[in-house]
Amino acid sequence: MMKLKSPPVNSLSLELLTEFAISLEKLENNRACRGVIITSSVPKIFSSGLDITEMCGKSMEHYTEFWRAVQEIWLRVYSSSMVTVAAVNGSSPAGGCLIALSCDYRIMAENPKFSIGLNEAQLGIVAPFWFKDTFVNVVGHRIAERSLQLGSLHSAPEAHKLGLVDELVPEEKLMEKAAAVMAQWLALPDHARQLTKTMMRKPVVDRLVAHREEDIKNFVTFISKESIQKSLRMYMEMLKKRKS
Ligand SMILES: CC/C=C\C/C=C\CCC/C=C/CC(=O)SCCNC(=O)CCNC(=O)[C@H](O)C(C)(C)COP(=O)(O)OP(=O)(O)OC[C@H]1O[C@@H](n2cnc3c(N)ncnc32)[C@H](O)[C@@H]1OP(=O)(O)O
Repeated sequence: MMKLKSPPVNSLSLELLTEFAISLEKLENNRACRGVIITSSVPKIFSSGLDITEMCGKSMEHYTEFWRAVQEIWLRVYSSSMVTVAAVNGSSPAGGCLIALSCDYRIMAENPKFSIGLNEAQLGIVAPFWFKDTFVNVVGHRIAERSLQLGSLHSAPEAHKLGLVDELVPEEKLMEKAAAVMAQWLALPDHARQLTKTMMRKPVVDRLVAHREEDIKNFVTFISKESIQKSLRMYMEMLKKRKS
């Protein structure tokens, strides 16, 4: 099991992304480990997505390093040879949702206060093509398009209805259910499951691998624009105001 632990809200900072990638690599290289459940140890939050402070007021070099780390974590989770189950035990906007979408199966706590989705448009930013492709592969083109254009965050019941999560279970049963799903997936021979997974996911993975440097350049150019920086600053202020 891998538990995201970066209070208060599991924002995906460069440090957390780097630790996450190293832990995944260790598991991937351990032949005895055939599956991983990804969850959070922060109450009510799976992950608040990318750490917005990493994308605000920093240097081009920093944005480059940060975006490479974001790409890396997606590549590792999405193309993992292990069975990956997301036990979504709290809200999961944007980058948090991407991690869940990149797993093989998603189980969410059935709490209507928890929400999940790719809400980038609400921040005035655009989800890159590989976020979009991952989303389309889970929910289909029409639902993904509407949800992305509106930057929707869906309540747990709504997310289940849309197919964004596979199952809802009472909060106290989440880990038990995740373990049962893992056992079901691990009952199959690894090689057949792994080859099938690669067949389904390879085109999307290959697309980013082929355009990785271009994608970093696009990100750095986009995020450095003063209009985008202003949107992000306003969004952070809104988060702080909402609190007080
Ligand atoms: C042409 C295009 C080309 C290229 C484009 C390329 C790329 C652009 C796309 C980049 C992709 C970005 C994906 C992302 O992940 S962006 C992040 C989106 N995340 C969010 O919108 C979530 C925001 N947070 C919340 O909604 C709430 O915090 C949450 C529901 C998670 C928890 O609520 P709660 O009430 O429990 O806590 P808060 O009081 O709101 O938060 C506590 C403190 O944490 C700070 N915070 C929250 N989220 C983040 C974050 N994502 N990053 C950094 N900091 C965050 C919040 O401000 C509070 O701080 P303090 O006030 O305590 O200082």
